Formats: sequence, C-alpha cells, structure tokens
Amino acid sequence: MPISSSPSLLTVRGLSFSRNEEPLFGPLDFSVDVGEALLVRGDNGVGKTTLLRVLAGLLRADEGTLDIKGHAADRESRARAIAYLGHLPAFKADLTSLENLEFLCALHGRREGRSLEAAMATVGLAGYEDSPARTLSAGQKKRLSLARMWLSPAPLWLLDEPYANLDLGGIDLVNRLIVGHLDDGGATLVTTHGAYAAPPVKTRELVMQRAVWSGAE
Ligand SMILES: Nc1ncnc2c1ncn2[C@@H]1O[C@H](COP(=O)(O)OP(=O)(O)OP(=O)(O)O)[C@@H](O)[C@H]1O
Repeated sequence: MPISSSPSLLTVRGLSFSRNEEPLFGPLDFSVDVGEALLVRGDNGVGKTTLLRVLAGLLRADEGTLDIKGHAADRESRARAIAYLGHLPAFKADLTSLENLEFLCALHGRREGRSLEAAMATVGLAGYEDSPARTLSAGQKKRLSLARMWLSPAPLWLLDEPYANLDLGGIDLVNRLIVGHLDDGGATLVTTHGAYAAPPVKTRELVMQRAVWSGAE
C-alpha cells in the first residue's frame, strides 16, 4: 500500500459477514484513495453485492471497522460520503424520470452546479424527462441510475455491476462518468464478474472468494 500523507477516503479493516451463521466473506482489509477505483471481482454468489450493501450501511457486518477520511464512519458520515448504485434500479414506477431524480436528490442531496436536465443529457436520456420510470428499458433505467450518481455530492461511489444491461455507448458512458468523478476528487468501488469492461483509471483489485479472499494492488 502506498505511503500517503492524507488518510484514504475509505479504509476497511477486518470486515466479515455471515448469513444464517455461515461465513460469507472476510475478514477483508482494503482501502480506496481519492482518484482511485477498487475493482471488486469474484464469481456469482461470492458476496460482492453483499459487501457493497454492508459498506453502504444497508446490512450489518459481523465484525470490522470502516473509516472515512481517517475517522470511524457513523450513519451521517456514510450518508454524506457514499452514493450506492444497486444491481437493480430503485425507482418509483409511476413517477417520471425527472420526478424520480428530484425525489432522490431531495433524499440524498444534489451536487452544486449540476441540474437534473443536465444529468439527463449527460446520460443520453434527453427527451425522456417526462417518461414514467416503468416505461424505460433496462438500459435506460441503468442510465437514469447513473444520472442520480452524477448528481450526488458524495465522493465515494459504490457501483454494483454498473456495466450490466448497457450497450457499448453505455459502457463508454460509465467509464467517462468514473473518470470524471475521480478527476473531481472522488473514488469508486466497482463490482464485476470480469465479463464486462473495467474503467480506464488507476485501479486496485479485491478478488473475493468464498469465505476467504486474496487481494492484490
Ligand atoms: N436476501 C438474501 N437472503 C439470503 N441469502 C442471500 C440474500 N441475498 C444474497 N444471498 C446469498 O448470499 C450470497 C452472496 O450474494 P451476493 O449477491 O452478495 O453475491 P454476488 O457476488 O454479488 O453475486 P453475483 O455476481 O451473482 O451478483 C449468495 O449465496 C446469495 O444466494
């Protein structure tokens, strides 16, 4: 691990998780610095999504610590620092695209200087502002989820299979958003089974295996 004067954006030590008393993963130790992506790799069912949900505070770990910028994370600092893009989009089906973004920004905040309309255009959804979310295709929903990430003020993005359901233009979009986010002082964790593209940025890898892990930088 490089010696750095400022603490990592995220530092995880001894993180382990069990389901029905069966160990799923851990203990895991890793960190992510500003300007860096951590690629979380592993086979189906190994626990990648679960790890991201634990980091986002949606599931409770058995053991371990999580520091954000060198301070033990609590609910508030996690909410400020972390934006989570889940495997499946979580939109209100009958609200329009814009209304969904409005609702999510009201919940999680909005980055200064970024408008909902600009977000729609950035992800290639200009013209779909008034479409109810239920009428969007899987790839369009993923793009709408990416618009919400682009609007988020949180520096740490947790991206669960961000390339799934996207065409080649969409894969390029994910990479451009990640590059822009890291250039702006952010960092990201990205899960993948390795079947999709990886972002063209400084990347560490966390390779998950059932109940044990091997990490490499
Ligand atoms: N809500 C749940 N209740 C019970 N078991 C679950 C639940 N969600 C996931 N699991 C189990 O936990 C394990 C890890 O699941 P997880 O979704 O974290 O894996 P993953 O590595 O993200 O898989 P994939 O690559 O298929 O998305 C799997 O064995 C899965 O069956």
